[in-house]
Amino acid sequence: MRIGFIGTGNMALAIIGGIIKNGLVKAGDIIAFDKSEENLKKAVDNFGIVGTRNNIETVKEASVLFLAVKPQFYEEVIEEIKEAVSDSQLIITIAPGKTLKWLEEKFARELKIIRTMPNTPALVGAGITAVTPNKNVTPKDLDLAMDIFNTFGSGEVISENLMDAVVSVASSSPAYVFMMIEAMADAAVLDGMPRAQAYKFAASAVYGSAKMVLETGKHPASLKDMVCSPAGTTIEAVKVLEKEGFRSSLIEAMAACSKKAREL
Ligand SMILES: NC(=O)C1=CN([C@@H]2O[C@H](COP(=O)(O)OP(=O)(O)OC[C@H]3O[C@@H](n4cnc5c(N)ncnc54)[C@H](O)[C@@H]3O)[C@@H](O)[C@H]2O)C=CC1
Ligand SMILES: O=C(O)[C@@H]1CCC=N1
Repeated sequence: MRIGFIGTGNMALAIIGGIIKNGLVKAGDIIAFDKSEENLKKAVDNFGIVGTRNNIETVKEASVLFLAVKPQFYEEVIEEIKEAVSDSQLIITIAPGKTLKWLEEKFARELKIIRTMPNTPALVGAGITAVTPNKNVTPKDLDLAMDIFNTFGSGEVISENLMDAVVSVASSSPAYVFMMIEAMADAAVLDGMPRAQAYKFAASAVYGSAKMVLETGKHPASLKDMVCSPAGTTIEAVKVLEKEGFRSSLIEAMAACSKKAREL
């Protein structure tokens, strides 16, 4: 299996890093082209993958092809590669807003297309990828694709109409979580903690809390209640967070995010 990438920006690098770390394919079996020489060089130098001279060369040599450009460039890239792709190839898309119907219309051919939505924690093997195959993808193709997604976290097949929700809850959300970690660390620094130690404590608390949700199966509210001692410290913080609109800010932000995904 040779895995090709059109575009080696942030998301492609996170996926490539995850795949190589897991060892599913060797770095030499990952091929890519990026129209930015600098970005392609970064991918080749950092991961030892093979850079090609153009997108067509990548398409011709890959059995699985990731379209890893911004949604705004999808149309231009599809126009460029549509004659070169083959019907035995698996085409994997990672752009918000680009529906299977839109993709099939642009390729104007019967092809195997898998629409996905990954996230950057893929880089450390902790990604989650939402997956919707089109009708030409066989169960065997889907198994192969899931093996790839599972190398950098976990893959989950979902109904296509939930893709915009996935963008906001899993693909964009690392940004809000990083902002929260940064703010938590700032507060610890305010209380006198050295900066590096503050990031370690804040990130570890977020990591451990996420693990508790995933592993205990308990309702998040019940886990929150376990932390709030009567007349204790936590409930003082919860009172302020409620007053400042912590939860409604998140809900409003995520609604704006999925609205934007629908518009792309
Ligand atoms: N960054 C993230 O956290 C996530 C990104 N995505 C999606 O992944 C895709 C890529 O996003 P990023 O990696 O963040 O963007 P990016 O801007 O970091 O990377 C895109 C790369 O595509 C290259 N490119 C543009 N036109 C090209 C062409 N015609 N041929 C070859 N290369 C070309 C650019 O030079 C750039 O290196 C987007 O569709 C984005 O919505 C999805 C989930 C998460
Ligand atoms: O911000 C973006 O548009 C991309 C899609 C999901 C995460 N990053």
